[in-house]
Amino acid sequence: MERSSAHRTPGDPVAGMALPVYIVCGGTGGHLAPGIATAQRLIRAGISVELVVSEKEVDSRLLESYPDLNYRRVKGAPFRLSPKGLFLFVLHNTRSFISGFQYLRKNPPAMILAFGGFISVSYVIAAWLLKVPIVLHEANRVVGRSIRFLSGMADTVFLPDGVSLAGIEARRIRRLGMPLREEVKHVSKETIRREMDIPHHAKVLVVVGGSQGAKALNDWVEETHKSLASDGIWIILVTGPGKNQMPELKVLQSDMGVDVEIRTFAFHRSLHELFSCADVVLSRAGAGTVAELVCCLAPSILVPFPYAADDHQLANAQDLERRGGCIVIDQKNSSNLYREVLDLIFNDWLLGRMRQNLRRLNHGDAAENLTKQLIESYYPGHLRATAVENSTEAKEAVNG
Ligand SMILES: CC(=O)N[C@H]1[C@@H](OP(=O)(O)OP(=O)(O)OC[C@H]2O[C@@H](n3ccc(=O)[nH]c3=O)[C@H](O)[C@@H]2O)O[C@H](CO)[C@@H](O)[C@@H]1O
Repeated sequence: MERSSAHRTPGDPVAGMALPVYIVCGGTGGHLAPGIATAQRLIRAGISVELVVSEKEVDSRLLESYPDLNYRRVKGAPFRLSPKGLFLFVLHNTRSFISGFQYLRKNPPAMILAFGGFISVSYVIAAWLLKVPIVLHEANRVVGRSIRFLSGMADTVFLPDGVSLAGIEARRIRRLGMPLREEVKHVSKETIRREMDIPHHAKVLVVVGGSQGAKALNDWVEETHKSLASDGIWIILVTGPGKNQMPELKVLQSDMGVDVEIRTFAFHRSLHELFSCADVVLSRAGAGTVAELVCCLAPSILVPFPYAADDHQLANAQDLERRGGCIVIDQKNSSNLYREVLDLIFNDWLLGRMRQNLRRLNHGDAAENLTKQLIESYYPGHLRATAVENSTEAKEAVNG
């Protein structure tokens, strides 16, 4: 990994202590989840980590499952062109820049790793001024504004295969997929359905709108669930915090007189279990969700968020569709959604082909790979040996 000569050797122990890594990753589940994933692996390798997250509810919800992780919250605001939006952007980001600068100067890390989003900006600029090495990670098929803006300050920018970033020397770009949290794994459908008390022969549709929910998908379920239930389709809906309109459990009868359940969650701690139990997932196309669908071998219908910056969700979804892992529907055509769901969920041959394609897309553990590269670059000498050794031992312990 590139490192500017002005930087000190970052992982060198100070008074016998290894410097920590700061991971700036809050604001959405799509930024926070890969931050947690990388933190899990670094901690396992004996390196201390502090996450920098936002004050948003979605960050709190996701972090509830990781009580042992250290994190500090910062206030931030996304860039908006309205006078109020611009005012809040400048106010909050200036404040978090000042507090970030003071904090980084007092507690220097070995390096700072940022996953993009508005809270990255203040901390990365502060790190750059203090000559702290900077590593950026972009998971979407179109590079986000923050990463584009900050990339000139970074030693290394990790991008998905085939995604380009203008104005950056090729030697500073590395290729990597989305780091997934340790527990995010494909679980056998039989096992998970037994645990969730869902009959093994039932057709199950899981609907999820990303970490903050999607009103359009929630409304679609509200309008369509009775027809889907008549067709014998179970629904598990994850609405997003504060967006639940449906009761937690609704039991209806199919046309064949069989009980069919519609289960609703505001937020779910183990989406990988829902993805593993689904016949079809209907979802937005955030980079994290797409990577988790691939990992869980879950065929999906993706309805990209139409207002995502530079239509990056459409690019994420189309990339998976080209590889035969999903079907993409434009939200403008959502009147076709019911028919598309029926056509896919009862087509066992196509579902099988999609699962085969998804299996082929599952290669390597991006979180392990990222951690290995960070350790090699920023924790030299004996510390690197210890870290890699710890990582191997811990992995062996996990794998039994
Ligand atoms: C509206 C918007 O701009 N969304 C962006 C945001 O998506 P968003 O925050 O929705 O993120 P993703 O779809 O990438 O990932 C969601 C993450 O949250 C987790 N999760 C979600 C719901 C839940 O109930 N429980 C839970 O744990 C998922 O397991 C996953 O790890 O960041 C992504 C990654 O940069 C972008 O691609 C998306 O375009």
